[in-house]
Amino acid sequence: MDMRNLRLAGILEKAKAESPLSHEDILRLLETTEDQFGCVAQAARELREKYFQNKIFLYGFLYFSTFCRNDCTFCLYRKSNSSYQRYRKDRGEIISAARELADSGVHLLDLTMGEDPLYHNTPQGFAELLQIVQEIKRETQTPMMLSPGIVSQDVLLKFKAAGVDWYACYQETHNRALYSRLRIRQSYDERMERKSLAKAMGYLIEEGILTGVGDTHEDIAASILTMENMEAAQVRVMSFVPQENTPLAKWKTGSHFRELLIIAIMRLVMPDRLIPASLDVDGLRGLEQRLNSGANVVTSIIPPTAGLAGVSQSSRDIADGNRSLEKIIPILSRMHLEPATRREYQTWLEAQAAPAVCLGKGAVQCR
Ligand SMILES: C[S@@+](CC[C@H](N)C(=O)[O-])C[C@H]1O[C@@H](n2cnc3c(N)ncnc32)[C@H](O)[C@@H]1O
Ligand SMILES: C[C@H](CCN)[C@@H](N)C(=O)O
Ligand code: SF4
Repeated sequence: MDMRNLRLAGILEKAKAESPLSHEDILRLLETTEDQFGCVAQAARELREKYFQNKIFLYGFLYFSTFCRNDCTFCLYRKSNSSYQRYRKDRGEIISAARELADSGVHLLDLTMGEDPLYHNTPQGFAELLQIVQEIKRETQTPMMLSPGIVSQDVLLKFKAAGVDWYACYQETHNRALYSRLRIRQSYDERMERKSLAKAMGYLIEEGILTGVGDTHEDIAASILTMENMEAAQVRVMSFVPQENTPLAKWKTGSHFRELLIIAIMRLVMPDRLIPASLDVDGLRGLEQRLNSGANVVTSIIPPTAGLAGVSQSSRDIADGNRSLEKIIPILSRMHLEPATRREYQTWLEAQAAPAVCLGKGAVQCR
């Protein structure tokens, strides 16, 4: 076995023994070629099994407003994209889609929006959304994630009190220069601070990065170690998918192998975290390879007839029902995987819940 493979084998043994991987170990793992990937993915699956057995969590995705005040260069829904036909679902549509997803058997409802000025710039905006969240919680008794972009401390406190479990707010990259080319005119520090504030309130945090968007191995290694240190309970990577009528429309992207490799490395570095296999990059046909890489959450499950969009694939596999449990579960079974029970997900959630730090000003609950 040549030196490169010897080094790789050593790192995988270290990961399987759950010894911390160094920055250099992660850089070496990022050099893994497709023909070497089998042993890396195998090690990742072994660690997933150690923490989650063969159980997979399933997340419903409800993108209820595609209006946004921001101009992220990678995003279809950026405010300057006047060619995209935006939508804003009303109370009834949001609640019925949430009910449909919950009835289909998902473990969590991920309520996502652009930074819609109607919500962000008017106090009644979030008050209305809070009532919707409270009704969904009452009706479905399903755990919830909120992906609203940057919201105030007051909004975070109110939604936590309403029973929202997660706050998702992806940094995309922890390289400040690259960040400023992606999330233009958005503060890097504010985005990081809002996540730690939410965590202090007792939210579970999801952190996410993009790959194939100008990131280097150094950038990815830095992000993985940052995600480990910030103790994000869920960590994701998505391949960048260029969008028409955006500044990065003509960006040259490669194969999505790098996403698979990063999923596996995240599992080796953070074996106990939730790691998504998003349907939103390669649709249903990309699910198996992401699960084979060590992911344990299927995300971006969207009901076919609710008129809801995806993010990086705004329409792929939605109307034909491919992003639904009846199509997902046979793939899991083929892989000797199975959906967790709702009780198993709830038990996992409760085992994570950190006590909220008293933030004064009527904090959520100070234990
Ligand atoms: C969840 S959605 C919208 C939520 C909220 N507006 C925000 O920006 O946090 C935003 C995320 O989707 C992902 N995303 C958006 N456009 C994408 C694209 N073209 N390719 C891959 N991922 C994309 C990015 O990681 C981004 O943080
Ligand atoms: C990026 C979205 C999630 C936002 N919290 C969704 N399309 C997904 O892939 O899970
Ligand atoms: S990623 Fe979010 S904040 Fe950025 S343009 Fe898209 S919807 Fe708006």
